[in-house]
Amino acid sequence: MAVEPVRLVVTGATGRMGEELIDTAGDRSDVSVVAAISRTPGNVAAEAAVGTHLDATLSDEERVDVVVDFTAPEATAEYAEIAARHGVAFVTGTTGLEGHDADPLGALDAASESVPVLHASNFSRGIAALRGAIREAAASLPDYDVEVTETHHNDKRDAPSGTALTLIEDVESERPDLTERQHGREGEQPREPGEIGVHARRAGDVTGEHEVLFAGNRETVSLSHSAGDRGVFAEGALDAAAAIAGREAGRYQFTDLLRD
Ligand SMILES: NC(=O)C1=CN([C@@H]2O[C@H](COP(=O)(O)OP(=O)(O)OC[C@H]3O[C@@H](n4cnc5c(N)ncnc54)[C@H](O)[C@@H]3O)[C@@H](O)[C@H]2O)C=CC1
Ligand SMILES: O=C(O)C1=N[C@H](C(=O)O)C[C@H](O)C1
Repeated sequence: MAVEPVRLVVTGATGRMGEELIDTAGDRSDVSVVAAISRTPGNVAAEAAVGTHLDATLSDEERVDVVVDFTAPEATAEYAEIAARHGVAFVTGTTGLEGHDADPLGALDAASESVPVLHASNFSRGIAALRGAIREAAASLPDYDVEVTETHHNDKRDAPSGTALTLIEDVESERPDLTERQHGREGEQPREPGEIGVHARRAGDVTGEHEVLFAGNRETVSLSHSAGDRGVFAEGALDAAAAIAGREAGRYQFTDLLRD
């Protein structure tokens, strides 16, 4: 018996990730993009309704299972509230949410009281695997210096990347002695104990690279990931959307859904 595809609305449809999601979903049978939302002009390569307002689209569509959102923090806050009001699950990969005036993290928590909500700073399976390795290295290498470096394309808004922040939290969870995030260095500034160095590079069209360096005891360990293209993130986000549809309200982790 054929299984009905999970019905998606993609926001930020003319953005880099929005385009990639629509393109990638077109090759899959487990998900179907029934509508696309774009506030900026551009061609949406979807055989789907194209709208400018999520609220109106969710009212018009017969059934939507999941909103998939890769936009900007203020849009994510707004879209999470709208999705929850319509009883639709919300999957978002938007980064730069921490400390933003629109309180997108509060909006995600509020939405999760009535619908399933998943936010991941990185939807690649490689980063999900790397996180386990980083926590293990951080626990096994006490007193080693830790430096995190990320590189992204020159259009990226937020720094450091959401992934870098997630990896730093993973290190910090095993190394409570590391209490200071040192963003770059300049002039006379020797390394202090308790620091994690954080370095953000922006250049050309680099999709996304992350490295966590552990150094001490006359050795270095470098754990790194490089995304070959945005399809890597799109596949993961669509896997998450397919897995979260129909679940109970609450906050979900990408790493948990991968194991289910
Ligand atoms: N979690 C993950 O795996 C990944 C996360 N990202 C994140 O996804 C987000 C989007 O990235 P890109 O697609 O490269 O950006 P982009 O700039 O190419 O596209 C952003 C889209 O959001 C829309 N948008 C921006 N502000 C808006 C607003 N206030 N209201 C409605 N729509 C709005 C724009 O019109 C555009 O279509 C960023 O936060 C980025 O860091 C990107 C790649 C992977
Ligand atoms: O903006 C991007 O491009 C990316 N953003 C995410 C982040 O901030 O970590 C994930 C990925 O590295 C690409």
